[in-house]
Amino acid sequence: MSMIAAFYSGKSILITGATGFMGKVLMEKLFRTSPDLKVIYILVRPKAGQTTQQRVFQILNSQLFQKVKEVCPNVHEKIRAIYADLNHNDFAISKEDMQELLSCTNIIFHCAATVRFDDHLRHAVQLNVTATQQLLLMASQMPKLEAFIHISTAFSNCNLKHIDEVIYPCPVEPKKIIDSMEWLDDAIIDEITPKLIGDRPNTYTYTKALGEMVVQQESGNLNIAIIRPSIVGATWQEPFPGWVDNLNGPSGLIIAAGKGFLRSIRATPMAVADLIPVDTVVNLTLAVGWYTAVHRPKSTLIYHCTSGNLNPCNWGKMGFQVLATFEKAPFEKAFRRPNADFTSNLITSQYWNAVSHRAPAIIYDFYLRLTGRKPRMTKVMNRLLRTVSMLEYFVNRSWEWSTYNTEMLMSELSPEDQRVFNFDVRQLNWLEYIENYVLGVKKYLLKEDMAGIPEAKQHLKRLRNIHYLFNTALFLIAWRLLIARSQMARNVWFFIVSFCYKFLSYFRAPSTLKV
Ligand SMILES: CCCCCCCCCCCCCCCC(=O)SCCNC(=O)CCNC(=O)[C@H](O)C(C)(C)COP(=O)(O)OP(=O)(O)OC[C@H]1O[C@@H](n2cnc3c(N)ncnc32)[C@H](O)[C@@H]1OP(=O)(O)O
Ligand SMILES: NC(=O)C1=CN([C@@H]2O[C@H](COP(=O)(O)OP(=O)(O)OC[C@H]3O[C@@H](n4cnc5c(N)ncnc54)[C@H](OP(=O)(O)O)[C@@H]3O)[C@@H](O)[C@H]2O)C=CC1
Repeated sequence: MSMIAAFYSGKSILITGATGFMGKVLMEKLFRTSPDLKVIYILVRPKAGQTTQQRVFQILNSQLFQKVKEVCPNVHEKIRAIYADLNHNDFAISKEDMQELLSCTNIIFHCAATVRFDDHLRHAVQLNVTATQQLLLMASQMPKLEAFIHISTAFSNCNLKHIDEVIYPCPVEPKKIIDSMEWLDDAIIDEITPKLIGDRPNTYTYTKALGEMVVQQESGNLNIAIIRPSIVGATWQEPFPGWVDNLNGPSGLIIAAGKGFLRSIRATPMAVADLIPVDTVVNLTLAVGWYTAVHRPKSTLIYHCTSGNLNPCNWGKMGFQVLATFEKAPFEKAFRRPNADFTSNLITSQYWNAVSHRAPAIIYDFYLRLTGRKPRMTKVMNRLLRTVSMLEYFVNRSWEWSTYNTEMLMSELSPEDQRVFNFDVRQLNWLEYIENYVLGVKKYLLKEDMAGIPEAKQHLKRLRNIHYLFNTALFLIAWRLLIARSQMARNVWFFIVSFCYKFLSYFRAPSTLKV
């Protein structure tokens, strides 16, 4: 019997960010392995015209939750969606709901965050710092609380090269930042943002670092742990391989490459691609929840959930396998044939941006205009290149994260728990994982049917022929123009033609003799 699964039985668990990528997988695993848990409270806001109940209904009826319904048929009754918006200082939770949360919660998993790299500092602070502070305040009023697990990111200290499982202080205290956000106007915040984030690349990593400081400072008597995952990718094994449902991290770029929009990226092929499957992160998170509540470590432990130091894969290998999977299972209706080149040189990358991205977009828009349609490709391409430029920071560097606490925890688990809550990335076969990831993007994100693969392959063949035709035409036009203008080009051309003629005559002569 799994000790971890048994621990969660009968428990009331509060999850923030349950509608997000990681939150859904966390809920799924909890219900599947501990169907006897008492209740999962989730803080949800209405979104995109859906009420909180509709959002929960949609999640529970998704493919991800199919297995859960078999082991926990009354899952609908065990999930309690609480209306909440973390943008409000009191989360806008009703008094009754708040009372219930305060008196019943046993474990908190705090996953909610804004993960946008370009978020305005005010909003990023509100979500990633102030909301964490508020939640800690709530936690301190929960008499039954056994553990508070905070999800941070391995990149919260990406300004360092070697990162230990400790909290590194930021120069300005989080409390001062929170206070200043209340009275500074947007223009001034914009001005001071680069100074505040310093050598971090964006407001996301900066505010996640501030969030960790808040956790440390406000922990009081709580049992707290922090988990720092690196780049979270599709599921490795559970509940099935390749599940993914948003465009963050590599997923969006896999689509852009598979559809032929993204043909080159400024990335260092030898840099470590520190991906970590979402189910691995969730398994570690649940194990940490159990360990923190049962063993009550004296200080706040930080767990790195990374792959680079135990089972490294680099961007070159990842790119190669992504392309190999496109060969087997191409995406439908591609704009161009997939071909993602990695170059670490800025000038080469700008050249390829002009030739492989902007020029085809302009030509396509010209074609749209000619056929009476609205041009749109240049806009799409500009957006994509902006996204790529924001991710470039992470694909041109390598980091070393120490994993002592994570390895210590692994050794504390029973063999059964090591199996059920496996977070040992040494067992991960990268080529298989990346292939499943790409197939998962095709199935679960693009909703493409595998039966459409032959047609997609045909489409790529047509694109290849168009490409050859286009290049030949371009070459002939350029050559014709050159010959018309330059005596030297004409001489070269006559030399090549006469050489070919002599070459062919030489072979014709002996064959004629034989006859
Ligand atoms: C050969 C293959 C090589 C693979 C090579 C992989 C390298 C991959 C390195 C990752 C490295 C992360 C390392 C940090 C890991 C954490 O710790 S944090 C979690 C990760 N967080 C993220 O990835 C967030 C990144 N995204 C953003 O910040 C924002 O979406 C952006 C990039 C600033 C774009 O903002 P925006 O222009 O306002 O656009 P937004 O409204 O978000 O979306 C606009 C359109 O772009 C699309 N889009 C959004 N995100 C993406 C994306 N990532 N890609 C493509 N399209 C996207 C949307 O679907 C949307 O399309 P439409 O609905 O309009 O058709
Ligand atoms: N994805 C990654 O690569 C990595 C993620 N992480 C961390 O993991 C955690 C989960 O990330 P992930 O699941 O990928 O992110 P998602 O963007 O998929 O999910 C974010 C969650 O936070 C919720 N949220 C955001 N704003 C509010 C709000 N104002 N009120 C209520 N809820 C809100 C979202 O709700 P809604 O659905 O309503 O928007 C959603 O449930 C985050 O803490 C992130 O920093 C760490 C490393 C890498």
